[in-house]
Formats: sequence, C-alpha cells, structure tokens
Amino acid sequence: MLKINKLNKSYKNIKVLQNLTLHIDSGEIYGLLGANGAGKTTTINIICNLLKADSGNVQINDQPVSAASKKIIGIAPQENLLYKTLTCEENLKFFADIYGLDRETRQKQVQKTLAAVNLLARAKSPVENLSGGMRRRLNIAVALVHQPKLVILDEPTTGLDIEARYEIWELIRELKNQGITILLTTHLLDEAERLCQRIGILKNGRILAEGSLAELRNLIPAQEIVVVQTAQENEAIARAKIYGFTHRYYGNDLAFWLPETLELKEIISRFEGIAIDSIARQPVRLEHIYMEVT
Ligand SMILES: Nc1ncnc2c1ncn2[C@@H]1O[C@H](COP(=O)(O)OP(=O)(O)OP(=O)(O)O)[C@@H](O)[C@H]1O
Repeated sequence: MLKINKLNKSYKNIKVLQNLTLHIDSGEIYGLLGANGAGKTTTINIICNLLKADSGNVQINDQPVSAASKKIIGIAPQENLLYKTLTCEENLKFFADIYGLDRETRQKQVQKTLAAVNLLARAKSPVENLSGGMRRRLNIAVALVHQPKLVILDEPTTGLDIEARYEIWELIRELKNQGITILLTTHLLDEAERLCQRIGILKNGRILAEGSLAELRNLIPAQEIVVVQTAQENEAIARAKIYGFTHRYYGNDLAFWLPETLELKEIISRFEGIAIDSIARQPVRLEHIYMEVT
C-alpha cells in the first residue's frame, strides 16, 4: 500500500532522513517509533506531499505521491487542526468541503464520522468545550471524513490520560477492522506494543530495526528479564556472568537477561550468598528492545 524508498532529507547540512525505506501492507497498523527529532514528522510531511525529499520516493498503491494522493490519505497531525469556536459538526463540514465532498456525501460522512469517534452526542458542542480526549478524537475524525484508505496518526495519544488513551486505542482498532491502513507514529512503546502489527524503530532518520513484536524480540537472546534489587550489585553481576546471564541497567534498575525460563527458586539459587531484596520477572518488552537497538 505505502512504499517509502530510500528517502533522504537534509536541512542545511543536518541529515534528517538517511536512506529511509519502509513498506506498509494494506490493512496493517505500522508503528513508527522514535524519540523527539528522530524524523517522524518529516517523513509524514513527505508522504503527504507537503515537503519534498532530496532523493528517494514515496508510492501509494504503486503510484508516486502527488496532489491527487490527498483523496486516499487522511492525516491527524500532532497539533490538533480544529477551530475552537466552531462545533464538532462545523469543523468536520469545513474539512469535508476542503476534500471536495458534495453536499449529500458531506452530510452523511459528517454524521457517520462523528458516530465513529463517539462524538455524535457532542455534535453541536464548540471544540473549546470538549475535553482533551474528545478533541483528539475529533482531530482523528478530520482524518477520516473523506473515507481515506491510509490514515496517518501522528502521536495520537500523547498528553492524554489513560482513559482517553484507551478510547483512542479502541478507535484505532476499529479502523483497522474496517480495512484501513494505518501509519502510527509514537514514542509510547506500550502503545506500539498494543496496536501495531509491525514496528519500525527510527533514530536520526534511519530505521534501525523493523518487524513484528515477535521478530523484534529475537533481537534480545532472552526468554525473560529479571530485575534484581540488591546492595551487592557487583557481586550479583559477577555471579550472573557465570550462569550466562547478560546484565543491563534500565534507568537505575539492574536487570538480567535469562537465556532460558527458570523457576523462581532456581533464579534465587543462582544468587545464593548475595543479599537480594527483590526479584521481579518481566517478559522481553518493546522498551528493552528499543533500548538495545537505539
Ligand atoms: N524546517 C526545518 N528546518 C530545520 N530543521 C528542521 C526543520 N524541520 C525539522 N527539522 C529538524 O529535523 C529533525 C527531525 O524533525 P522531526 O520533526 O521530523 O522529528 P520527529 O521525530 O517528528 O520529532 P517530534 O516527535 O519531536 O516531532 C529535528 O532535528 C528537527 O529539528
């Protein structure tokens, strides 16, 4: 559906995208993960034909992006596009007009889209009276009103509380069920873990790793990770080495990669003679992979 081939982009002499290549299949949710400044928004702007790459190309359904691609792409940017004094309905009508929907389709699509983002009851409310979560849902509705095939969601839940995030995750899953292809950018690893079929980890404009969560997990040769609290960290690290446990610090937490699954009593026995305050077992998660790759 979306093919990004060897994109390069520099501002002055700073390389913002470096041979960026990624392909997204029809109907999948692809998560582009990256810290601030990794190049996510630049990539989106090039996909949306708002910015020109120095080299490389972007194809949607095997056609190069052009002004005509607007009809099949919907974008919900990080900063809400909404007009605060207009109602939900008026905002959607305005964007439906920009997309050139005729009067009848516009009426139908505005109502359908408000229902899809669960804002039908607030159709007549001005945006300024909505909660942050509702505004973000309406911002996503703007991306959906013209029935695009590819929807780009730039950090859709950043800054929202957990309840509002759950609502948006549900909405994103619903879009996928309808067959819409989704490019989601986020720096929230649990969001990518929950929603995305495939994930690309972007740093300094390069994809450092890409794949399904299961494929990315293979980058860490561990069945499980244990976080150990002890005042005798050096002794614990030396002991772990004997058993082939790789150690890592995640923040201040001392963790060990277990190459095989062990019973708790076996893990404890490996550290016999060392004063251990606690042992917490965790599956290998995207945050561990992200730390390793970046
Ligand atoms: N118009 C511009 N002129 C100069 N540098 C720019 C311009 N736009 C972006 N950059 C730089 O390009 C790099 C990538 O920016 P981009 O906005 O694509 O990152 P991002 O991954 O979307 O980050 P964020 O999550 O903070 O939005 C940054 O270092 C940014 O400062």
